[in-house]
Amino acid sequence: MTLTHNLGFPRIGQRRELKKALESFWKGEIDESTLRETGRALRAKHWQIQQAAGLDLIPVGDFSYYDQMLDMSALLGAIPARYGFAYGTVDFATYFAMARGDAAQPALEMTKWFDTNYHYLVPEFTAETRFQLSSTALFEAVAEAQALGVQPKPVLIGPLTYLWLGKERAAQAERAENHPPAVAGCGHSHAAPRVHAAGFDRLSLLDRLLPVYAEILARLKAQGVNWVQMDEPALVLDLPAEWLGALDRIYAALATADAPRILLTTYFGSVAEIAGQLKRLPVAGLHLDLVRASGQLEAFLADYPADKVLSLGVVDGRNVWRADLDAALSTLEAVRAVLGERLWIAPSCSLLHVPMDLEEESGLDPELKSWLAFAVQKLDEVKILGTALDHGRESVAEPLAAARAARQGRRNSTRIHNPAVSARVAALTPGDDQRRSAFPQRQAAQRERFGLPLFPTTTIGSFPQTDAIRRARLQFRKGMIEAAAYEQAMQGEIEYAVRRQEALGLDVLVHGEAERNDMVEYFGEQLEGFSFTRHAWVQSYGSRCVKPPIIFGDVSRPRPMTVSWTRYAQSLTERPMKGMLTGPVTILQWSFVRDDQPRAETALQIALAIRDEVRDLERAGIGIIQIDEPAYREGLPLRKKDWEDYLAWASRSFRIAASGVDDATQIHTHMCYSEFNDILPAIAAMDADVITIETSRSQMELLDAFGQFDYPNEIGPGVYDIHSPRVPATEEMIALLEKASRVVPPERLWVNPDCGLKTRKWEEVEPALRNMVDAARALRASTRRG
Ligand SMILES: Nc1nc2c(c(=O)[nH]1)N[C@@H](CNc1ccc(C(=O)N[C@@H](CCC(=O)N[C@@H](CCC(=O)N[C@@H](CCC(=O)O)C(=O)O)C(=O)O)C(=O)O)cc1)CN2
Ligand code: MET
Ligand SMILES: [Zn+2]
Repeated sequence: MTLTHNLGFPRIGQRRELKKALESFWKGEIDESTLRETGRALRAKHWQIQQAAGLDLIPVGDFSYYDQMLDMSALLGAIPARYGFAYGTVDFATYFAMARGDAAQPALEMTKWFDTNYHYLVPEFTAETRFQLSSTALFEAVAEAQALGVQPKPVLIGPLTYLWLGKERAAQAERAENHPPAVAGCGHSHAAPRVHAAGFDRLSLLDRLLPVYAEILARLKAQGVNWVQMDEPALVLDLPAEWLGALDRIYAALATADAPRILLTTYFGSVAEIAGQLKRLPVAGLHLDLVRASGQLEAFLADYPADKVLSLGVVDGRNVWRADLDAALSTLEAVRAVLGERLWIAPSCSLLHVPMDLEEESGLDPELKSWLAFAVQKLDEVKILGTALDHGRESVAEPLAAARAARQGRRNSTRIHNPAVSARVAALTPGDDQRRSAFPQRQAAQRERFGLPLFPTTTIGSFPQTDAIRRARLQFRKGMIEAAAYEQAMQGEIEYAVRRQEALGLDVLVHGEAERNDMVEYFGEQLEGFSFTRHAWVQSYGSRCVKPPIIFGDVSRPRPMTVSWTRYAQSLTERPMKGMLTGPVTILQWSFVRDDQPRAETALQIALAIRDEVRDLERAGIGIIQIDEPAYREGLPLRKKDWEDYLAWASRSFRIAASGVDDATQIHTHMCYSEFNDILPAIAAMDADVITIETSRSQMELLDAFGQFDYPNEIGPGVYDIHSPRVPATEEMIALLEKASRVVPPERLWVNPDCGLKTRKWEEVEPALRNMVDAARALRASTRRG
């Protein structure tokens, strides 16, 4: 029998039950045991779904109250000293303080999980970090599953990936946060080959880390666990040689008689280059992502060791299209002939990144629906493939035929092709992605037009999405209020935001995005070629979810999308009103994208739609237009060799969206979650007049790179961390701006928060922005132009 299994299941709940329970718990509306009960019920339900699908091994430990990396930090006891945890087990107070910050401490840093829109909490290490088993959640989940008759396969993030995704921090810096300096001497490890700014290399922590992993494995074995899934997605990255070298040491230490059998799981890319090394590891099996990297199979099939299983991920865990089962079977049958029952079948990666169940989408167009598979449907696909291998294709002739018909229907559907769109893309000329003049001329024209002060202040776009706003939208969607009433309510919100900004003394205003459910979904709903769902939520971080639109066909813009709201907002004020759009790369990256044409082609189509919107805004008298590209960095391929190609089409798409305007129209862009020190030339190549970036959490670290590279255009380094409820003091922001002024000439600096304010409350936003405006004024007073 061919073993079928799953790598991870969505945990937020079909109706976002976990989100709702978490947010109620944080507000003090429910107690800890009620939250835990919600978690337990969701785990049980999700295991039963997977068991009912007929899978042999079911992941356990993929559930999390916030994030799986944070869970690993709790399990391993990697709790930074500033959270005041000593020993024992990590309680909810400590766990959520690390996740979200509390009165005493800021949260751990949060960043993107590989090239996904999921965010993880970055493990933080000092030279003194010690590990110790500090959570029993995983063992309890295993017992829970066993009690329900489920064959659990616990999921752990492997030591290499866990350390790689973490960050060194100087012990002094950590202490300075809130604790008096410790008297202890400097315990830096100089054994590490690479010494970091923090004075040590986190790889040097491996010797302290491995015994805790071994202890976890031994405990699982004692519980009767046969297989453990060790996720090592970091192996698909460009890893330094000493990190790759550590792999042998890690698995020699862990794959012992005291541990369950280890399935070493890779996903999101190819590990063909290290196939030899992986095959020699003492683990009991390997998992490969054949959706992202089908070519890597060959490197493994040659001399695949007799003592290992090979799990092949042939069902796409990152996208929502129904699988090509015929093609998958052809691959699998060939491997089966070589490996026999050592071949396992699974989705390519955890299903965390797709919505839960397509059956819930009753409103979706039936034709489009027939092309799709969400997590529950993907499990069925895995099982059908397993059955076909064991009992022949005839045994599943019906589902195979249905899948074939759906794919053929999709390929031939007239709805996906729009000749006008392809013609327009084909007709693009080299000049279409260039502004009329170079930046210095534009800058002069814009200064003349807007006459802004030095250190102009602005915000990134959204203001708080209050309950009243969400309620009005829900009522409108349910037909409880008319379009006119909804419009009036949103205009009221826009007016409120404008008046508040005027009172605060901001220089460039925004309308506040009250009318948008999400910065990508909102545009998807208005563009042709996109479809959107009702319940297809995907976790973005913690309790926050998104409903990515589905791009199924050629993209075009039937009518203006933002012009009337923006014109209304501008009519309320004499100050410049910034038009607010989402850029082509971000719309692409945060949607489920068609897989029947290159991403670059789809990006160009979106770029043309946004270009039309930009021009319409300009025609409506909007002089400053921001085109957000927060996913620009996230879209960067995982391997360096693929960067150039991506950056060329991504920056061209942005320029096509932005370049249809006059010199005196000022184009802004915004990026957050951005470690882009290494792609600054490509950022400069976007040629935005102004870029706002996230810098406050890293204390302007990123800005140094902009200074060194001599970034030519204007920059707004974020001076206020909007992910925290904390209100930053004026002096703090002055200090950040002074630091910024030392690397970027003051006449090129803007003053703004790190990102939009939609997740905050007005009570937090108002004082923070007041302090920000005061900081800008103080800087103006102490700086002379030129
Ligand atoms: N797509 C995307 N990715 C992104 C970001 C982003 O803004 N968008 N920002 C960065 C951080 N990620 C974030 C992701 C989500 C949210 C966020 O606030 N999401 C909201 C949902 C937003 C939304 O779609 N809201 C809808 C639906 C609101 C809703 O929940 N309605 C209920 C009805 C009300 C009820 O019954 O309680 C329902 O439909 O069930 C609306 O406003 O209309 C949430 O989880 O709470 C914030 C940041 C990176 N990635
Ligand atoms: N304009 C958007 C906002 O302010 C940009 C967010 S970037 C994740 O919310
Ligand atoms: Zn942002």
